[in-house]
Amino acid sequence: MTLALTDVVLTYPDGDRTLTALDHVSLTVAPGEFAAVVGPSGSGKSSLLAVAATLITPSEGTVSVAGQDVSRAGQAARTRVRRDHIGIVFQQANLLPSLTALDQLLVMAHLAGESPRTASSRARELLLAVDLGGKEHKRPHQLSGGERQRVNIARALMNSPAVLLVDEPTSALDHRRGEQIVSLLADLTQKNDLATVMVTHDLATLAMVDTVLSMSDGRLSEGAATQVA
Ligand SMILES: Nc1ncnc2c1ncn2[C@@H]1O[C@H](COP(=O)(O)OP(=O)(O)OP(=O)(O)O)[C@@H](O)[C@H]1O
Repeated sequence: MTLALTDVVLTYPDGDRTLTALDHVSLTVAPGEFAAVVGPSGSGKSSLLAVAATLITPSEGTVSVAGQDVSRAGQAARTRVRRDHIGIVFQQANLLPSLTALDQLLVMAHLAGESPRTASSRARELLLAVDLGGKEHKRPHQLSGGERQRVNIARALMNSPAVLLVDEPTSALDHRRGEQIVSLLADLTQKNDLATVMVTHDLATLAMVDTVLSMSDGRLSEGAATQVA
């Protein structure tokens, strides 16, 4: 399994009590599988993504990414696993205002110590894959919201990740552009054999995913929730 969370518990201090954000959560996502997580505000969806991204270490349970158990790994090892195997798409594109679409991707490769020539051809291929051919030299303010989100997705794929974690990719987009982005994610998941987890409030897009999971009070279950905030 490319991504496996087993019996994960995550608590946060809450005054003189503790708040259980993830309550014995287990999740497996196979290569080429597109899973969506829905659930009300505060139910633990972002916490789940943060644990899967190795950004937070859970209090209990194990997290395995691309066959490596990272739950008890130190900071350096977790950073390495994240850099080598995980792509993260945040809700807002967080692009650097002065850089072109191509350079947004090349920065990632530069940080990873990749040669500019290999990186440049890979970045161009990815921009084509997200349908931004011809827009490589546009800066964020010259792109639409949907196009910026496509750059964001292409950037997350620069390290050829095994796991793609996506937080509310459609929240800043209208319905049609939102559907196009989720359809693109489904396509990229298949073509690149990604294990993709997407947190979403957008129930209209669930027809495009393989697995729907619901979070409620820190618990995860299969199937769409009847009520999503
Ligand atoms: N750093 C933190 N410290 C303390 N409590 C936190 C922290 N982060 C989240 N929480 C709490 O953990 C619970 C789960 O939060 P989380 O952000 O994972 O929910 P969510 O489902 O992503 O919500 P939303 O849809 O509003 O983004 C909430 O009760 C929240 O208040």
